[in-house]
Amino acid sequence: MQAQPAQKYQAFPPVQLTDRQWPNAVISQPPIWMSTDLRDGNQSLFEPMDADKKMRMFKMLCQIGFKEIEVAFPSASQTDFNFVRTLIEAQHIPEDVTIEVLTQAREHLIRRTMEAVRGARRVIVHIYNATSPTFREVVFGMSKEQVKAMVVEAVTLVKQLAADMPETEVVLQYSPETFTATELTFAKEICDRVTEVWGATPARKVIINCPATVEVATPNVYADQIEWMHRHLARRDSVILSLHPHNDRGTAVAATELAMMAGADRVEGCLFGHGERTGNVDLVTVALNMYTQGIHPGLDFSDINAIGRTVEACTQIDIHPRHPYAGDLVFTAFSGSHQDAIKKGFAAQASEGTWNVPYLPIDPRDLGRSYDSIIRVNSQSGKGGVAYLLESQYGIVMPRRLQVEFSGVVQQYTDSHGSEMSAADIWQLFQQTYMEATTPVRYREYHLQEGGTGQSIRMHVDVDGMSTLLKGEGNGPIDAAVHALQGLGIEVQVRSFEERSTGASHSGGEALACAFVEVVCQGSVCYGVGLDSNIVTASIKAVFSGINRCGVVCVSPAAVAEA
Ligand SMILES: CC(=O)SCCNC(=O)CCNC(=O)[C@H](O)C(C)(C)COP(=O)(O)OP(=O)(O)OC[C@H]1O[C@@H](n2cnc3c(N)ncnc32)[C@H](O)[C@@H]1OP(=O)(O)O
Ligand SMILES: CC(C)C(=O)C(=O)O
Ligand SMILES: [Mg+2]
Repeated sequence: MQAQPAQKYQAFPPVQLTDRQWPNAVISQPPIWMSTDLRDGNQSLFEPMDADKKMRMFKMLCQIGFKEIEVAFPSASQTDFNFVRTLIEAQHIPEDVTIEVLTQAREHLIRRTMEAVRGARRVIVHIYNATSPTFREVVFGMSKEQVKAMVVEAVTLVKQLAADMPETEVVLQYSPETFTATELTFAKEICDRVTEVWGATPARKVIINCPATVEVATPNVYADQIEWMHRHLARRDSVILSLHPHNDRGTAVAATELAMMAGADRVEGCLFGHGERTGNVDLVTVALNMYTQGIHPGLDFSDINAIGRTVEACTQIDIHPRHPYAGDLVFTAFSGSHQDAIKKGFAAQASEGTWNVPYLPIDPRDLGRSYDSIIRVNSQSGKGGVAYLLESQYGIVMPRRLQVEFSGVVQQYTDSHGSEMSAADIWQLFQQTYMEATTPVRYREYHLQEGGTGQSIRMHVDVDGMSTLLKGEGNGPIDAAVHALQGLGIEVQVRSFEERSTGASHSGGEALACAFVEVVCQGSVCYGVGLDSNIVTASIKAVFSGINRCGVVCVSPAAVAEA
């Protein structure tokens, strides 16, 4: 990099628009959307789409709800020309969809383009020429007047050829390519000439498309440029003012949103930001940003995964896992505090209420995505995420202090293994830790009897592999079991006890009782967990789990006689 970049690069000058209005505007309705996936998106691929892929993409764009679709640059290749002919001749174009075709402002290319669209019900013929000083001087070697004349000739030719095909409604679109680098007064002058020559009226509007062919400044500058055009264009009521932002600075979405606030009526772009270099503006993001503000964009992304897979298949470019709304990881939280907030947010979210779940700007289900992958556990995770997965997948609703205890176990595991843990892995670790805590004292079976003021229990247990019978009495089964354990010299204090049903989610059907017992035993405090179809059995299992986890030492197992 240069030590003094100012010697090589110039800052983009601000637009003189001191009374700009757009900063106070609010986007309150969707623009006219135009997908250029089959043109700008296609011309930038390693391998342009073949006919089958183009058709697949076209059908999907129609399904999403695009009413204007740039389908080809018909004079560029036979594939593109044939594709337009197939769409028209095989009647693939829905009644409410208008196809668009692009051509340079050159006579033979325009003629070929018009030949391609013959017979269509309605078509947008899009002509362009670059208008900025660099292009005028370096690429075309033309004066402003010559560049203007080039467009006037092209518009006149399209008008003439359109008159020869009265069965087709031809809508004119003109793009001063490199608009953002063009003097605004010249851009206006040339666009005004286009609308004049075409004879634009409110009933026969011309689309004036102002591309950020290369994004050269901050998004507010694009908004200023669009507001300037919006306020200065002649015959504004006969113009549809359109945007075509590219993403060279990574701010195409912001530029589009600000320019919509500045008076634009229409937005051109590609799904997931495909297109030349860094891409065109990502229409999915712009539309869904709008949706999260409570405005339906008029485009349907309710199966975003299917749309993503189709785009990947057609373009042969993968969607980045962190791509807004569509990436595989964008509804996933690994980190503990995020997981905790999401878990609490889900619990507080009313099913019909305003969406208000932390870290999730949109309900993934609105895009056909499930909650399954929202919380994923690795070494950055905390108790909230672990608890969420056990609850949502296995119906285990852990008491808070157990969450803390078990998340330490998970943390140790992820730290030593270094990898992510799935819900199934966590469940396995939970079972190993609590349900399989069976040494030194393994519970076998018990018999309870009502008696006197409480209950008496007889428990068959294995102590270090030796079968033993323990007896005890208490004011309930747990109390009786605790007293019975004194026969092994084990003093247990039950600090807390909770029992919950796993609900139908456990093992996909049967609801089980899950008991959580926090025990103090021989100087340790641990949770024990018991799972059983019988609620008493679950709680007794939990007591055994707790004492074993405390690392209990049995003082006199042999002293207890077999019954
Ligand atoms: C910003 C954009 O995305 S614009 C769209 C760009 N897309 C494409 O270019 C894809 C399809 N293009 C093509 O297949 C070809 O470029 C064609 C068929 C259109 C033209 O092919 P060629 O005639 O071989 O020209 P080439 O590809 O070299 O383009 C450069 C020529 O076009 C001229 N040109 C470029 N843009 C325009 C324009 N809008 N109007 C008139 N002439 C133009 C250049 O001045 C240059 O002319 P020169 O050869 O006399 O110096
Ligand atoms: C043809 C024009 C609209 C274009 O693609 C651009 O300027 O980026
Ligand atoms: Mg472009």
